Amino acid sequence: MHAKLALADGTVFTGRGFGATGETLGEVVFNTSMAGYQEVLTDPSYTGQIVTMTYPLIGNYGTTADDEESNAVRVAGFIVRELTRVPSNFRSDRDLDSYLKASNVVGIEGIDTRALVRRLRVRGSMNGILSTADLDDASLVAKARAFPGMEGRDLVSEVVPKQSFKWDKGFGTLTDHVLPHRPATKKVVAIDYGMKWNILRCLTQVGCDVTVVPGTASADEVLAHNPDGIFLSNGPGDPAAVGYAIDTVKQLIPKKPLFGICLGHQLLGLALGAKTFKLKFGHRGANQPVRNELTKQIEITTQNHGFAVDPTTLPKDVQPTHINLNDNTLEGLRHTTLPVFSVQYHPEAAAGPHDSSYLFEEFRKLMG
Ligand SMILES: NC(=O)CC[C@H](N)C(=O)O
Repeated sequence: MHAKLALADGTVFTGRGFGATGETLGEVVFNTSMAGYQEVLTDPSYTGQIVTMTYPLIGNYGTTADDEESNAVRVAGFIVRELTRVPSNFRSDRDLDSYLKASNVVGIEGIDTRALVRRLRVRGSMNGILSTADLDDASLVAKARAFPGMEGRDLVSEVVPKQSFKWDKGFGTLTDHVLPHRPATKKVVAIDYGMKWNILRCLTQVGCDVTVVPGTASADEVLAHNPDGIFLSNGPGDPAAVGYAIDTVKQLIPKKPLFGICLGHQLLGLALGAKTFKLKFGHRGANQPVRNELTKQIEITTQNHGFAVDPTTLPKDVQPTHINLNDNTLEGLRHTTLPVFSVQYHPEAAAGPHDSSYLFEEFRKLMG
């Protein structure tokens, strides 16, 4: 079955459809991970985005319920150079094609993903449309141009859980060595803006008794749980568009130890008075080098973000702690007098290296 990908700049790629049929719009972004496609597909931070993998062969180890990072496939569409139709892996319970069909997500294979990624790198992330229905180039390009894009859109409210819940699962046998397994002695409220589940596994593993609350919760609702610390999760869209969350974080900052990841880091930055901006093509992959400015050690990190906190706008009592070595953008901050810190990258990996898992232990220590 023919499928087409059209970009807002007028470029059209023709390939073969897989997964669901139909038409889907989104911001087209690329991910440089060699593995971890199922974690990418189910990461709620990709809401509203069509993701292309730079690695040329995708699907070879299938999919498994154990590798879900949320309860649904979240990407708007999926692009690969070559799809493996017959996976080989003892953990796999479904091939990628059937997995995307069951999730009603459109995929395209057989296009020149190198040409696509070079275009996105030169011109920046662009809106696009992926279709197996309408195959008329001019009509597709017009639809891509009419799509509103990411800036100014609150996508968090589309992915927050409907109600609070308890989480109590740590690591499985495959990852148990990554962090020490400690008894649950610290009460943590995790504010869910579209959280990856491996963050919850990491918090639980290091001894947090975790209650998850929706990202729309008020400061009073969070504090009513009387937590020892508060975690701010990752999530989709433009951080500056989520005013209600920034207000809540502002109220929480003076009250409790806080740890933020990705969108949580951006919301913390905004609540502290800094500004965010959109990166040209973002950081998405499992090989992003970051320098810890406190220890001068280099961490290879997993990342997925299109926005960043502008370090020149940080107030005096906020210190940059981590820097991305590819483009020198800010990857972490901490308050100099309050127990508050955050990172732009993903210390929970899923998938990716475990260099930064120490941050979960630091959060536990910060809670006393
Ligand atoms: N993974 C995330 O939390 C992403 C944060 C934000 N949506 C961005 O793209 O920058």
